[in-house]
Amino acid sequence: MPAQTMEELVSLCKRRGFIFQGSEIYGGLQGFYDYGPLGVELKNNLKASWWRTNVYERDDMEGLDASIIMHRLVLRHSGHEATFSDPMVDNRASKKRYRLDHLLKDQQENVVSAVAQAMGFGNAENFAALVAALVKNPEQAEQALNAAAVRDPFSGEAGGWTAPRPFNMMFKTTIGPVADEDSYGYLRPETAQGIFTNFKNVVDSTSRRLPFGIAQIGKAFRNEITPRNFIFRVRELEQMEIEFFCTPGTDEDWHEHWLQARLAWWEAQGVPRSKIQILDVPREDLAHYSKRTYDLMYDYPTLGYEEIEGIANRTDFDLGSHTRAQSDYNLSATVLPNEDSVAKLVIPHPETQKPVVPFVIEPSAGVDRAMLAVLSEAYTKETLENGNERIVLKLRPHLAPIKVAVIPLARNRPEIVEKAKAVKAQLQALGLGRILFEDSGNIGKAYRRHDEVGTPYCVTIDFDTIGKGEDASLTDTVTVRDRDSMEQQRVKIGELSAFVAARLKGEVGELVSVG
Ligand SMILES: Nc1ncnc2c1ncn2[C@@H]1O[C@H](COP(=O)(O)OP(=O)(O)OP(=O)(O)O)[C@@H](O)[C@H]1O
Repeated sequence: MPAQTMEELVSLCKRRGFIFQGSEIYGGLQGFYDYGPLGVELKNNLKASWWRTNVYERDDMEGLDASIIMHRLVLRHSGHEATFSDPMVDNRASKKRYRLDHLLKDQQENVVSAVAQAMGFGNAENFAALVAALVKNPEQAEQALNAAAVRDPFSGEAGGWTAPRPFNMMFKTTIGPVADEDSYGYLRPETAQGIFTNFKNVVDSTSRRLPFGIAQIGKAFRNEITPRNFIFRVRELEQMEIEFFCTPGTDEDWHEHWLQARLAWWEAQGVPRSKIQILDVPREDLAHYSKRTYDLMYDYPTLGYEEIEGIANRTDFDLGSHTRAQSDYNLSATVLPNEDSVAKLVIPHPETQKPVVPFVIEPSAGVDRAMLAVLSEAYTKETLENGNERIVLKLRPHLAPIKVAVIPLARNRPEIVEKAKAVKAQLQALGLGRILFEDSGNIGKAYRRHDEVGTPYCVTIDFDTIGKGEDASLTDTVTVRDRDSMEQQRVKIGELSAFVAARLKGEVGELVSVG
């Protein structure tokens, strides 16, 4: 069974070195997290799996790694300067600041209904429209929030609300030694913009024709008003994004294609289809660039269904916004005039060969939210036959931070230690990920630790291995313990690499089943 609460995951992540609070020794920095020794391995494995599936295993994709700090004109023409904001409201008494929609979601139903009625809505069924109305009419909204006795989640007191106002979530930074009006840039709020601004570079350097996509994994920054729920909502996040460029008119089919492709990928990471709901985002909730968006909603422990990935049809909005000579291309999206760009972001139409601004389908997944889902699905609490409880992380082998732990049974026996080191080196040479030489002592404790961090196999080198046991036929064999079944089996060292490789690659064995 997967994790039941977020606390279980937070506690495991800290205890075993997956995730730590950022800047912890100075009191921590809200919305920032550091990935520890095991977290970085799991994260790298997850990103590698995404890259493998979306770049290497397809014939219509290229990769990119664009810079994080971007020219302010990029974020101006993308629409982010004007619209990348969340509604914010302050409480005068507690001096706390909230994202308006989060604040309302934390209220009793009758309080939200009272707000809705004060704003002229019959009920609060259309939540997004209600939030939009509150932002649009700040004075009326202030009265409504106070009259409906909306409570401050921090103090528990009703009232004290200011009028809501939009808060732009982009981080600004100065560039170069002179901090004047013009020398600032933005930390990108999504990796996507680096793909759009490099569209021409990629087309020119690869000779790609439609349809094709560009994939990118990287950090993005959002000054979230209320970062919360561990790594679910952070201010420094990582995204795995694809911008898939296609001929106008084929966009809806490609949208469906990517929806199915992405669901299959999640399943292969151990996040079953049954735990994901597809939200066809209502029109009034769509981002400024989107014609249609499917949000994949995963059933997180404690939180319930929340977005893990968005798959948006961004039409020709982005390339159309960033291109020079906009009026030449019969754009379908409404874009602001662009006198700044020096590039025509067009490609020959596959049939007419005339230059066209392609449509874009964007599957955009958060690495941090993916980590949380994968950890949650793998987390398993079992009661053993002897009544003891064990926690085991049933990660798919390709995601496991440590693939095999090689354990010398006696730390003070040089022959055993040497043999264990040789076996470690032999397995490491397979190139399948981290193989750990584990000589921390007690074998029972080592098994328990490796169960908890999801190590698929523990290999033990003992007296029999070095020919000093009771059974001479066991010389040059080791014990291999399977994480999920806890069964142990003797394997010849000469056959160990093939044995382990077949299982880690999922060709043999049970470890691919999860939860
Ligand atoms: N603050 C954040 N912390 C962690 N991951 C995030 C955050 N914001 C976005 N993501 C991830 O990036 C993906 C694509 O970003 P997108 O702009 O679609 O998110 P969003 O709709 O703003 O998310 P939300 O509605 O939860 O704020 C999301 O599906 C999510 O996985």
